[in-house]
Amino acid sequence: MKKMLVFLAPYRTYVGLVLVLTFLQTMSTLYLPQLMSHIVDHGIVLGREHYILHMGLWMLAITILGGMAAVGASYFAAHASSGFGQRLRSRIFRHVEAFGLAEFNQIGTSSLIVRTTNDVMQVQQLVNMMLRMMVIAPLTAIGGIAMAIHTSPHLSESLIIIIPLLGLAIAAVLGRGLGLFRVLQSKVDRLNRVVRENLIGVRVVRAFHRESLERRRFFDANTDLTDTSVRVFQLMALMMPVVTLIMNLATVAVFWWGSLQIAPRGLEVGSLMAFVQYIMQIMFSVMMLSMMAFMIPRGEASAQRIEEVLQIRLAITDSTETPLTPLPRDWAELSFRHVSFAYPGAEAPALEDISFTAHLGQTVAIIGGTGSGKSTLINLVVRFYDPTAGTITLDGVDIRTLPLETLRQSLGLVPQKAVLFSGSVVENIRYGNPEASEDEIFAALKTAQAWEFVSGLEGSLHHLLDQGGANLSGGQRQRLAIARAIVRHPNIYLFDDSFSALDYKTDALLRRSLKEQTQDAIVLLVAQRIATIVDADLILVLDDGKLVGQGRHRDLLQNCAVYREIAESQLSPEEIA
Ligand SMILES: Nc1ncnc2c1ncn2[C@@H]1O[C@H](COP(=O)(O)OP(=O)(O)OP(=O)(O)O)[C@@H](O)[C@H]1O
Repeated sequence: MKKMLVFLAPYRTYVGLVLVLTFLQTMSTLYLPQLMSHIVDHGIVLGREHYILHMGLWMLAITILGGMAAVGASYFAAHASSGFGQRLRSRIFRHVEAFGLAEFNQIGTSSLIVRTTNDVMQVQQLVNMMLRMMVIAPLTAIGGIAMAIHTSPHLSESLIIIIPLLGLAIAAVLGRGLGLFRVLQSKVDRLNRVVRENLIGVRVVRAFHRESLERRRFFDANTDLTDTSVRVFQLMALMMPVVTLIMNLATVAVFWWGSLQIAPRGLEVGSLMAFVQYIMQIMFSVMMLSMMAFMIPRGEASAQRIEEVLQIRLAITDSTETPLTPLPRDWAELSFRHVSFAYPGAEAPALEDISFTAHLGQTVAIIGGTGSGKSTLINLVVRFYDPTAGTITLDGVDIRTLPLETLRQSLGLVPQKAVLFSGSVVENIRYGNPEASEDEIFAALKTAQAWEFVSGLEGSLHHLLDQGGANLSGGQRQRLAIARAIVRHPNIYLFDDSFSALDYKTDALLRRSLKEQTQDAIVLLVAQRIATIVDADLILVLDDGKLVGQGRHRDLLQNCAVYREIAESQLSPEEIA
């Protein structure tokens, strides 16, 4: 939590104002009982009307000033804590933006959302409360004790019993609650995860008619969260009556004991009334301190969860060795040299000792059974992960030494599952290249075999897509994702099984027009269909993470058993022969 206070630094003027105004507010609160006791003892008892009026006006002025200070302090505290929250959220967002896939897997998307929103809110509330109470509570407690002793040293002895009693009662309640806060936040995570999965997987839920299962999952997570919240609030609710009871008992006891002192010790009525008010103020401040003790662990639990995110060291770090310049168009080759990779925590490597070289203008196809490591190979080129052994080079330069921006600007990735954003078709294509002209977009759509359907959409290029492109077919989404990569004019095209949603005819047309566009680039193409890759310049055959064959279609049919098996399952004997 302490580390996070740096986010409050830009608001130090506001924080200073809060402290000063809160100090003034507390002083006015401490001063009022004194004035009241003067009114009673020197005004009411002696019947001095003028004095009562004079002191009454003085009390009114102090009250108004104290009130204004309180309003001002709340205003500046709200400003400072909201700004703190905004900066903290931005910091998390920027940090998470740099995450590789390994880091996302570590925390989980749902939990990241809760930590960026709900947890930040908890810490923000704590900061707001601390700014106000941090001054009021100790100052009122210490000032109240001093004023109580000043008013009646003898009666003040009662504080020796009252304060520890109150402290013990509060500690007993709090002791039970502290562990619950972290649990509470993890329950919020769980609910968020269930809702998210249900919404994202809505088609599967409906198609498999699993609404009742999802309802039950939601119900369980919701009830679980409610139960924990109820336990937390029960504890908080218990604290108020306990404290109020002790405060009332203490007031009655002080009045009783004080009234016995009036005659023998000459205690004045006004002083007794002032003393009781100080006792109340002291007890209120103890209550505030205990509220802080209650809120701090809750905020601390959230702060720790945020810290966990901020502490994550990125497995992929950006290189500062090379200047940030685009890759030259005439670069020549992409090489894998003895590359191996294992996912964090996985026992077996997903890729083992992969070596190959792709030259400019070549299409390199990657084929293999499910789980053989095809997508992993693509992920390594993008640097979503770094190899655990070996190197990937561009013209002999290790890609880890290139700035990420240089590397990624030179790539055009079409992922296995097309991801589109809400917005128009043209906005989605420009995501690949914000500078692209309408002509370039048009050309990219034509190459991606997407123009035909886009021109038929209402508003054509400016047709609005639903979130995730939900109002398009899988093949249409895939073609827009391909156009988005093409408009980037990348040095390396990465098609991760991107043609699987296309029919054979579109697949063939797309590859033909793409071939013309990619003479000055390298195309890495993951495919399931032999027909998609027969013309590739180099085919890599993966089996269980190992490169079991590389060459052209004809050679592999002769030399690679795994490739031949795949080919035989898809092609007729005549096609193979
Ligand atoms: N994030 C991950 N964490 C741990 N293991 C993973 C992760 N992603 C993939 N794997 C494992 O790595 C291996 C290779 O996966 P990869 O996705 O590269 O296969 P693939 O050949 O692309 O499969 P498919 O054709 O089904 O898409 C698999 O055994 C898979 O279980």
